[in-house]
Order: sequence, then structure tokens, then C-alpha cells
Amino acid sequence: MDVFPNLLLKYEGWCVRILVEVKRMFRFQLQIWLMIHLLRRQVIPTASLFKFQKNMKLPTNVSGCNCKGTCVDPRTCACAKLNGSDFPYVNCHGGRLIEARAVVFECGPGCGCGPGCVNRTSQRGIKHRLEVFRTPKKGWAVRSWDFLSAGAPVCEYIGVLIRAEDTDHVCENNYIFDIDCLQTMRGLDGRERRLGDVSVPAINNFDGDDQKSESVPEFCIDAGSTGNIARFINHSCEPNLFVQCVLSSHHDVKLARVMLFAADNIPPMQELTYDYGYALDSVSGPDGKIIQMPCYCGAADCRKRLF
Ligand SMILES: C[S@@+](CC[C@H](N)C(=O)[O-])C[C@H]1O[C@@H](n2cnc3c(N)ncnc32)[C@H](O)[C@@H]1O
Repeated sequence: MDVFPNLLLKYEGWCVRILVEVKRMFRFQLQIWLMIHLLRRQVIPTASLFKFQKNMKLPTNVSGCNCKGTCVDPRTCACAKLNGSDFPYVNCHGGRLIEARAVVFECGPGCGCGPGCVNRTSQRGIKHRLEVFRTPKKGWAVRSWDFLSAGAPVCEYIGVLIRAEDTDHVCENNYIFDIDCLQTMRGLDGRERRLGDVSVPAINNFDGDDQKSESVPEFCIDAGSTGNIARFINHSCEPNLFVQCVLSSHHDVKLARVMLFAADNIPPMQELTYDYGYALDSVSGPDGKIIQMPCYCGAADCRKRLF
């Protein structure tokens, strides 16, 4: 008489076990599907970490402001003072850069304020859904699934921080970004033309005109082997992003962080581009001969060459 309830119990046990197994398999499959989907579409939601070349001496951290929580008063915040007694960001939608500057001084590890401070806007990683896609003539490119409003931080240019002299022997690396805040500011087809007057702070021997002729980058970011989505962003002669040098932990402009911000309101799925800022005939090969590269940005005022 007891056999029947025992069988029922056993059957129930099997059912539960099967259900648990199916659930586990489903979860595993879902994970694999998500991974394949992300890899295929290359939607990369977060920024990767910076790496440094061996033997690279990094500048010491500066002591920052004494604010608490979030910085609000530009008259008392030491970091705001470095930005001309103003905050470079407006506190909306996680921070928007008001205007392009030679350098933005953000709050850093030496500051009293917390991670929610508006003057740490560029330090919060990628906030928009960016996608790498294939173009017919320019290889890979980047677009956003989300609307980007003017001044929104898009991503940092991440890679291995190296000395510029160590790239001289490197041929065929399309992913090297020279850290040159003056060039970024005053580049041939750069932001200056688009944005008119910009502030160049007189600090740390970085006072614009005097340095103009000496502007030779000492360091660069090599995203050839390690990088993030920024390495896939193409050049345009009429870009919708701009490069902004940012200092947060130290004040060495030669080693500034390189951030890309939206220059305009950018509708979803529009290719994201910035001005690489090359001067024409400025790139030569190992034999010393000038190399030219055609530009396929398609802008009405395209220079027809990247360099
Ligand atoms: C930083 S990578 C950008 C991502 C690259 N398209 C890829 O497939 O990896 C720079 C290289 O992309 C190509 N590129 C970028 N912008 C271009 C443009 N406007 N016209 C032609 N080629 C471009 C050039 O080969 C350039 O050296």
C-alpha cells in the first residue's frame, strides 16, 4: 500500500531535479547567447583600464579641493579655481561639458568631494550604448544607440601610455593617439575653428601661444594591442565629437587623459567621429618618404586626405 506514495515522491523528486537542471542550462545558454550577441554587435558598455609602459615614471598626485560631497561653490573649490573659478560641467544628466577648454581640471583622488561630484564627469565610464559597425571604406566605425546631447562625455581614449619616441619604429599602427593638448586645441581643422574663443589657463608652463611652436608630444596612447571602443572611432573633417584633455589626479599636461565629448546633439545611429588633426604631409614612412592617406569622411568640406 505504501509503494504508491513512495513512487509519487520519487517522481516529484525527479521532476524538481529536471526542472533545476533545465533552469541551470537555460541560464547558461542565456549567458552564452548574451556573450555571442555582445561580441557580434560589439556593444561595449564599460571603459577598460589604462596600462603604462614599463619604466614609465608617473607624476605624483596633487592635493585637491577640500569640498565635501559634491563641489558647488566655485569661489571656495580649489579645482574650480584652476578652471578660471568656474565648473567646466553643468550638472544635468550626469554632467555636460559647457564648452571646450585647453584643459579641464577635474577633482581627483586628493579631493575631499565624493564620486558623485559633477567635477568628476569624465571619470564615470561609458554611459551610452556604443556599437562598433563595419563601413564600406573606412573599416570599423562607432555609433551610439542612444541620443547624445552636446557636451556629453562619450568615452576616454584608452590604451598603453608610451613615450612618443618609442613609436618611431612602429609602422602600420593606426591606433596611436599623441597627447598634445595644444595641437588638439589649435589643430588645423580642430575645435578652435568650430568653437571660437576658448580659455587657455596659464598654468604649469602651459600658456598657449608661447608653446605653440614647441608643441611636440612627449607621450602617446597606443591602443594597438590594448584599448577600448575609442580606437574604432574614425576621423571626419566635419566631426560630431571633440577631443578634450582632462587632468584629475596630477597636473602634468603632457600626460593628460584624452576624452571625447559630443560636439553637437547627435541622433542615434549616426557615426561618431572626431578630427584626427593631422597636418597634410606630416607623416612619413621608414624610408623618410611622405605618406598620404585618402579621407573618406564624406563631409562637404572634406580635405580629401587624412594626412
Ligand atoms: C583609430 S583607427 C579607426 C578605426 C578603423 N577604421 C578600424 O577599422 O580599426 C584609424 C584608421 O581608420 C581609418 N580611417 C579613419 N578615418 C578615416 C577616414 N575618414 N577616411 C579613411 N580612413 C579612415 C584609417 O585607416 C586610420 O588609420
